[in-house]
Amino acid sequence: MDSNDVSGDLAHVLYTKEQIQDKINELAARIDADYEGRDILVVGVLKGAVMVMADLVRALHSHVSMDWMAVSSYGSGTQSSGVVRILKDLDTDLLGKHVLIVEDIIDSGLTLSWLKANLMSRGPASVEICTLLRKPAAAKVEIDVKYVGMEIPSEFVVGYGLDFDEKYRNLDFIGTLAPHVYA
Ligand SMILES: O=P(O)(O)OC[C@H]1O[C@H](OP(=O)(O)OP(=O)(O)O)[C@H](O)[C@@H]1O
Ligand code: HPA
Ligand SMILES: [Mg+2]
Repeated sequence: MDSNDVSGDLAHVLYTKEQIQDKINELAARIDADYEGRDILVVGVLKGAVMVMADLVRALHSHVSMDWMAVSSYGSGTQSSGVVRILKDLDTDLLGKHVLIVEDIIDSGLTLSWLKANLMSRGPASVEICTLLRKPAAAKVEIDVKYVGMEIPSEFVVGYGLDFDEKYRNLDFIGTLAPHVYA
């Protein structure tokens, strides 16, 4: 059994490794075109965005610096608590920088709406958001998101950085979790 064989825990595969890579290449091409000639400070939101971040920055041709922030609003459940905590702040001063926040998923939107406002208050030249997945029907707040990979239904998904109780982040595909796993 290889490390990606957790088929008994999954209901179905939403996006394969190849579909994810195609989408990331598309997002990178749009970002390169939009930021032509400008340096980008790419901010990955730990831990979920690690895979998107690693693949996205390698697909970009723009000059990038990378920094990381860790925030948490989920704990070990499948519902956002709505309370965002900073677990690790940025090392970089944002003054005058073009900041691109990279996320794996926007679900209720509570994490990103809080994070965008927080980073905007630090004097950057611009703040945009790139997320691989978004659940439009789950939104509890409006956020302006410039780069969205795929819109998905309001089901709990895992893989490619996304966890349930810290598991399944290492899957190279994205799938839905079988209800028996979290019931
Ligand atoms: O739109 P929302 O409802 O706020 O949910 C999205 C956020 O929740 C997840 O992170 P989590 O807080 O679980 O931490 P993790 O990235 O370490 O898994 C995900 O990576 C996003 O950051
Ligand atoms: O569907 C999800 N899966 C994993 N983590 C999440 N964080 C918000 N939504 C999700
Ligand atoms: Mg999580």
